[in-house]
Amino acid sequence: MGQSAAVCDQKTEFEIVRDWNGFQQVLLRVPSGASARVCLYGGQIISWRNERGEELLFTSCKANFKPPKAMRGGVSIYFPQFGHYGLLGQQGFTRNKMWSIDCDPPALHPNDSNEKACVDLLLTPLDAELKCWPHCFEFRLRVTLSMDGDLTVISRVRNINGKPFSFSFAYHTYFSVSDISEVRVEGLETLDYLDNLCQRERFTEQGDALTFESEVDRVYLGTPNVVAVLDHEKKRTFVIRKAGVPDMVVWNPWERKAKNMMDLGDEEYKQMLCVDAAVIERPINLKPGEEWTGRLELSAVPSSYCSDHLDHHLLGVM
Ligand SMILES: O=P(O)(O)OC[C@H]1O[C@@H](O)[C@H](O)[C@@H](O)[C@@H]1O
Repeated sequence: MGQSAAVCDQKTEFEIVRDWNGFQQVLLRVPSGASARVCLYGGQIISWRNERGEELLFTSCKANFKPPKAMRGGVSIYFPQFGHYGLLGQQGFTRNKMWSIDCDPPALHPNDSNEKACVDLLLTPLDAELKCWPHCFEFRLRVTLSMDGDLTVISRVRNINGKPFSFSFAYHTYFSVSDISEVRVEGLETLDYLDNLCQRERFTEQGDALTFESEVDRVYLGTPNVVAVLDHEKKRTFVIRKAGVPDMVVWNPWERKAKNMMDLGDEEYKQMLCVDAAVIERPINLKPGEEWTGRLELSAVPSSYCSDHLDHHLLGVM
């Protein structure tokens, strides 16, 4: 797959490719060999590979690329609603929409260096969206792959409406793991969470790091800006750094639910863990003309590296 079609202007470095199903994708590549693919359908990140070509995001072998379904895997954007926490359909509507590429994007930071591959996608509501959510917005999604292979996703939502609106949001992120029973999440200890499996009842996390032996679907509240997903078997740690997205969803459907999901293989729950940086407990309120920014930065590092540096990362603030 992957017929190269175009390269955009000097500010960005990406190719536009098409997959077998006809959707346009943007391929980001850096000289080290790391790469990422972003699909214009849903603004979804469908692949993130390190310099050795290893896939870091999970994609189900039964993933469905046909609208109106979102593809099971990668990183999807949930906006303006998370789950059933609102009046819209599950997870809002942005993951089912066609985004466009901005070929002349503004600099977000004055020190934005050229040493990375980057693309800006844009979404503005059509009449159909305005009927179910009557608020005019511009959503700018910037996906950046740095020279060392780190993936940064910055969402900017601007109110271009005459009235205020509020929304919730999530970066629904499927990490690829060797075996869920070998995985540990660090950084969420002692925090309060809402348990989606118990009518969103509020609990406090006890004990050490999170490990997994059954279905989990929790919204951790007021989480630190750095959280780590350690995969012992792979000797790999995902470091999640974030800003503007205080909550964190941890989800694995486990065996019984996986068997009932058409787009997930019966055993595939073992190879995935969703850890979503999100805004759920306190939705964002935007007045006319205001803009909100939510940032997610993902790194995959050898676990040996982490033993020395992780504590520092976990204490760090972006
Ligand atoms: O099947 P979907 O809509 O992609 O959602 C998958 C899961 O996403 C998680 O973020 C939610 O907490 C779960 O409740 C949900 O089942």
